[in-house]
Amino acid sequence: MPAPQCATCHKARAALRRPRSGRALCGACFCAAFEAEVLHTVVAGRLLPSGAVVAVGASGGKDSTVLAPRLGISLRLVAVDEGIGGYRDAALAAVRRQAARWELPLTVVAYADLFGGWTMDAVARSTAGSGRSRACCTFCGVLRRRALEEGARLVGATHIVTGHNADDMAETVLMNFLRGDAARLARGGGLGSPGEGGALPRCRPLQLASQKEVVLYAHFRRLDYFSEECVYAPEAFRGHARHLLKLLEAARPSAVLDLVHSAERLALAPAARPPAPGACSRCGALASRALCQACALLDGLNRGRPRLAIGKGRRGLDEAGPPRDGEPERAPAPDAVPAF
Ligand SMILES: Nc1ncnc2c1ncn2[C@@H]1O[C@H](COP(=O)(O)OP(=O)(O)OP(=O)(O)O)[C@@H](O)[C@H]1O
Repeated sequence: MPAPQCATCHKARAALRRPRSGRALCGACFCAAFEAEVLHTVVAGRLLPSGAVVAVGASGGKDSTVLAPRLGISLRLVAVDEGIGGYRDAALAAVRRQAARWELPLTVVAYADLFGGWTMDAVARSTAGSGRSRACCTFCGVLRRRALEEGARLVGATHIVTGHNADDMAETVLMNFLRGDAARLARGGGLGSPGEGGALPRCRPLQLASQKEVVLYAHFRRLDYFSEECVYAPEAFRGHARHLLKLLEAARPSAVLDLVHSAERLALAPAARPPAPGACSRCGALASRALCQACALLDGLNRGRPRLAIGKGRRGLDEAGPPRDGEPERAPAPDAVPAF
């Protein structure tokens, strides 16, 4: 059977059916609609004021690749080199190609330089003894967030933008539900964070775009991106949430966006609200304990006791807990599981 006509231009043959709306569109009309929707998210959500200097977290992956050239404002690419052998070097090569193609300035910041020589491979070796290789993602999420902030400041950015898409966000919501983390669920639904405690404001313009559509868009625009999974990802709890989400989505196609929106609508009972954050005694970042998440993790590593900060025998950080880049900063409360 021939493909139907595009429901927008009524000229070309449809090349895809949009997963959410079911509309059959040609590649050009789909790309135009996708771009308009992302722009609408930015404008309607007032995510980026005019005059903003924006640091885009550039991982080389599909989301940040789709995002970067679409924003049309003063952009700087900031890539974080976590020091993951066999993974990040190839991703950074993709980021360098993108920067050259779009003629955007690129700054690479490395964990090793920022965190006293610690790379993720070294962290993995240090935490392996604990028998919890899943802890890698805890460290990486917290440190990457800090590194992106440092990189953004280095390039004079006023705002940070990351490429988290709707699937990323729904996975996080699901993980928070699975952990019963009401506090993080209640604070995590917005499209960004305003930059509490002196941190730069962050936002996620692709938060309402499904992963499928991001991939389709990258395909039709022939974008060059890096698509391999991090070598430490197979151990991560996020993988279970992703699997569960796929099952849910098969039964209910709106499951991803429903979860994203559910996080926006949750209200937190006063008794469940986290304590007001203070400042980290070491670096001044937002913290509910004496040390912020990043300083606490580095402290544990430097003392040869990485599990101190991820909490054996008490509820500290767990691998699914810390915010990924672009997610709102949550001050780590004592004995609380940071999430979202
Ligand atoms: N190494 C990095 N350097 C800079 N930004 C990063 C890095 N890793 C992740 N980010 C930011 O966080 C977002 C979500 O991270 P995630 O781990 O899902 O990335 P990814 O799967 O490697 O790539 P993408 O999300 O771009 O497809 C990215 O879109 C990017 O904006």
